[in-house]
Amino acid sequence: MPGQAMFQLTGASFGHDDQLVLHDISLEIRDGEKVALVGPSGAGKSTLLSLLWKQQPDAVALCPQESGLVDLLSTYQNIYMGGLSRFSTLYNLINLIRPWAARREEVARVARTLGIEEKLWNSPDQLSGGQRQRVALGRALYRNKSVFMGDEPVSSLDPEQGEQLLIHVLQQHTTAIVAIHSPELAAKHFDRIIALKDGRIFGDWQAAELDLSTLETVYQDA
Ligand SMILES: Nc1ncnc2c1ncn2[C@@H]1O[C@H](COP(=O)(O)OP(=O)(O)OP(=O)(O)O)[C@@H](O)[C@H]1O
Repeated sequence: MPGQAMFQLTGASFGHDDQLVLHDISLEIRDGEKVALVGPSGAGKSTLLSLLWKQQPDAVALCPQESGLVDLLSTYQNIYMGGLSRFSTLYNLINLIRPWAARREEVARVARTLGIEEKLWNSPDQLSGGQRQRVALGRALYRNKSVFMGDEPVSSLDPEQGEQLLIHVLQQHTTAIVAIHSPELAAKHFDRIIALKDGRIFGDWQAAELDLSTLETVYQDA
């Protein structure tokens, strides 16, 4: 059962460079909810996610659309960066340069789950788009938070692998808010679906009450 409110917006409007993108958004997301954000490209999903993330950045494992991976570093180091706040600066420096066995095994376990363990010592610019996306997911998983926010976190993966990893990510976090393009995945794996259209909330449903044809209307005339 969902618990206390974790993220709240009341009549929020928000824009970029004087252009209003989100209009009069009111919503509450509670601890324990798994929420999919759906809607056409440009509807405002990423903007809404970043607004929610700013309410509690330290509590959230964020997997943004622009992965923000550092090509000068290895996959190991990029994933390890997700856990920087868990350890002291000195400990982090040592582990980034010459990983201790325990940390190396921890990061390797995350990479193994994502199917990129053999790429642990490659840099992201030597990886495919789907592999890069898995490194970004690994970095979010290694943050070890109870809340996950993802912006199309499995969009570059093949459908089967994307679904498996989405299931894994949802299992690893108590609360999740994920912008996702696939209405099928949204309806199958999330408790609640919030649809955005033209910067406004078009619908906010419990997944169990929703049929796919209703969800598809979000994309009509977009
Ligand atoms: N940094 C920015 N500066 C200016 N405009 C922006 C910026 N980020 C987004 N926008 C604009 O805000 C609107 C909403 O964009 P947003 O990325 O939130 O939509 P989205 O639903 O996540 O789209 P997509 O599914 O394509 O990722 C778009 O018109 C976009 O051009």
